[in-house]
Amino acid sequence: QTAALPRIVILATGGTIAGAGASAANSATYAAAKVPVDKLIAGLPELEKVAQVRGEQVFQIASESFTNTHLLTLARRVAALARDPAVDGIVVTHGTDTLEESAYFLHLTVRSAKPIVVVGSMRPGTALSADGALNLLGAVQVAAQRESAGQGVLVVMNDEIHTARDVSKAVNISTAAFKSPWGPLGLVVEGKSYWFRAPVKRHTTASEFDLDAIQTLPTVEIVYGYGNVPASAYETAGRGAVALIHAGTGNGSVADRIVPVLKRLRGEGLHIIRSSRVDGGGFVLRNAEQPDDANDWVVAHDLNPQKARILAMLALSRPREARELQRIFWSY
Ligand SMILES: NC(=O)C[C@H](N)C(=O)O
Repeated sequence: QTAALPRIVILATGGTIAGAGASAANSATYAAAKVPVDKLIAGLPELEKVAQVRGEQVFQIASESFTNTHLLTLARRVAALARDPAVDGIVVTHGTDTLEESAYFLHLTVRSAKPIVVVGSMRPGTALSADGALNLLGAVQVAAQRESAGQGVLVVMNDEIHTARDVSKAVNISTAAFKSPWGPLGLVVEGKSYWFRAPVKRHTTASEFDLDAIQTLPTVEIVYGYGNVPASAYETAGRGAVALIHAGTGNGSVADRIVPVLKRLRGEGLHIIRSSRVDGGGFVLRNAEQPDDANDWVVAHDLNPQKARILAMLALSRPREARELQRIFWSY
């Protein structure tokens, strides 16, 4: 029977799902990225009934320490596994802090219809009511199911199936930590998944981004907007960057005194991308708040600033005009 089960590789990168604390009462105080993937798998015998699972340790880090180099290494490894005819699906274990960034990066770069699921946990495995084991089982269950193919990269947390594009960490002290502003795609309950919707934006097999053509990612910086934000924040962040993400207030609004600064930076060649700091539903409209056509700026639409950075880095891995960059922001 085992021979007929799907072959799933668990690629481990660290995070709290591989964390360990001093006592069972430590749900929030612990060290991330301690437990090797083979030990995680050995501690979860239920996996054997779902898939033929093998583990591979890519990194052992907390996700706040992810760099662009880690993103490229991870994506190249996932892409290589996805091309392997002996692999049916891939699960990536990841810290939750930047999980939404890596998942979106994979969603945009791995040209495969095979199920790819990213998973993390909020409590270390040593804590009471640890959530990692059930999350990992759910992720493998989703990766092992045929319905998950072609849906782009998925994030499974707390029984919910999310698209990598929309999901973000919305709460940092609860196991119900991940939310998508437009809702999850489905649920996984006792091993069975229930789907409600599918992603409509371009991803994976329909992506125009080619990992093989990208050696390094260009610098895209984020500046957080707030009352009294100084012009120097934009000027400093813009130096050496190809684009600046304005994590703006409300509808990506820009303070009067900052507008001429951003216009000047655009004139010097820097792309200005307006996004919103509004959590869980920031939605920036083109030419509302600011005349983006006249300014030659771009809007991030509903992508949060950190996801906008991921898309902008890929889009600007070669030079593009603002109009072309905007097309990409509408499409992905
Ligand atoms: N819950 C977590 O995984 C948080 C941890 N700091 C990480 O992102 O690696």
